[in-house]
Amino acid sequence: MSLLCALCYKCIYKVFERGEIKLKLAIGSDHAGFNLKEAVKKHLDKKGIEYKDFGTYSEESCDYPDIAKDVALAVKNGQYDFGILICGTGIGISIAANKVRGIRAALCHDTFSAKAARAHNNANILAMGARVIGEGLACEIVDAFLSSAFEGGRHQRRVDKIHLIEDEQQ
Ligand SMILES: O=C(CO)[C@H](O)[C@H](O)COP(=O)(O)O
Repeated sequence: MSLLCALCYKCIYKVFERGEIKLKLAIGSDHAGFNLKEAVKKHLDKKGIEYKDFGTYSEESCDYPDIAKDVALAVKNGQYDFGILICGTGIGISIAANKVRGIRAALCHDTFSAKAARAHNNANILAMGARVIGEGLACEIVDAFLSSAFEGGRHQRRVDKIHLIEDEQQ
């Protein structure tokens, strides 16, 4: 693969589709996101994408920060390439995940934002709201997120500045 192709998300996606890149995902939800998580898991199964489900495992009420923390730490520690987090709105679970240093969780309810979250923000977690979007769109958003690559350049400088804010809080 040429350097140019290495930076091009379309080429990355072709390689990924051919099975030459094996992604490992960490996925989690609260009770409100449980059913959408199950649908996203089925979608990932069809695509042969490996994941670990960090729960929750039923529609019984639970607290989204607990799941967000587990998934965010697993991604931050490098055990997984990306995370997918789902709650009712996607808001609480993304706020909680973003408290973990090094995590850039992006709440996306359209494919344009999902692509930009990777290309511009180098997001490492995709958050969605199960009470906001349906299964079909959610799966399209997952595909858009996973098939897009960080563009670096001016965006790297800005991402670095995000993490400087974290350092300044020490
Ligand atoms: O979207 C969420 C957080 O942002 C939660 O899923 C939502 O607040 C859960 O609400 P409830 O306990 O009433 O089911």
